[in-house]
Amino acid sequence: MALKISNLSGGYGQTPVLHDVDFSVADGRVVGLIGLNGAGKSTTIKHIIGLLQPRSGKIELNGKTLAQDERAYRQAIAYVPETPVLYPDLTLREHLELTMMAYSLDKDQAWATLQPMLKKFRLDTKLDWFPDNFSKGMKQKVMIAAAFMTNAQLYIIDEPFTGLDPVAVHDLLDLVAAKKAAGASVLMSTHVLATAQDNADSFVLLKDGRVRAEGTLDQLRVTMQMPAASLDDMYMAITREGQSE
Ligand SMILES: Nc1ncnc2c1ncn2[C@@H]1O[C@H](COP(=O)(O)OP(=O)(O)OP(=O)(O)O)[C@@H](O)[C@H]1O
Repeated sequence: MALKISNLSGGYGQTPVLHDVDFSVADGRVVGLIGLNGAGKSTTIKHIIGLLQPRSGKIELNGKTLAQDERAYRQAIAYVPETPVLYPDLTLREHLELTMMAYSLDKDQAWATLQPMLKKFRLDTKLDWFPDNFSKGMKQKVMIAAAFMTNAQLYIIDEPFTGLDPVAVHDLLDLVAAKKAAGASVLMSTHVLATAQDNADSFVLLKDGRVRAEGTLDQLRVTMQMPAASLDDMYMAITREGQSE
């Protein structure tokens, strides 16, 4: 089991946002983290990558918490944030080399892994450019290339599909499929439900900081008592729960 979240409650300062969140992402599985704006997806991710501390509950990667082995925990996760984080004074090459150092990668091997990705993303001729000046989609591609050149065991992608052109979405999904085939696990938070339905093995539906439903599409259909429903149908049904007519 790559990632296991047990009874996680947490949030910011004194404000609890997540309540008893419980789910896991097994090796070789792609899990979609789904929920309305403010449901707690990014907060869950911030807890997993160690930016926030659990108020209670536990997050384990390969059976170990961040506190038990911080370096191994951090190197086992590659994260693509919703908003690209780039240093204004570093070139693309320097950004990539920084990631290589952070993940203790062999430089030659890492550059060999990167070449086809950079070519696909049309970044191969821009190594000496400053990505802080790139367009939003190009910045996202830099973050994706940096994450996917690592040998992480868990890839976390926060809202990957909104700023990318359709070709780049395809390329990203190919990268996800390749990592999955190699046995890594992927957690992606997204509002693009049709793409999630087609590309994730299972789903965690968050509502108001709690897991409202979890499982494969078929399992969700049983839980929700909505045979043949799409992910979109079930999402809308969950959204309407508790609302007055
Ligand atoms: N830095 C912060 N300090 C305090 N509260 C925050 C902070 N960031 C988010 N929140 C609150 O936590 C709750 C969950 O927000 P979160 O960003 O996790 O939602 P989300 O599901 O990722 O939403 P979106 O789809 O809009 O990205 C919201 O009520 C939000 O206002």
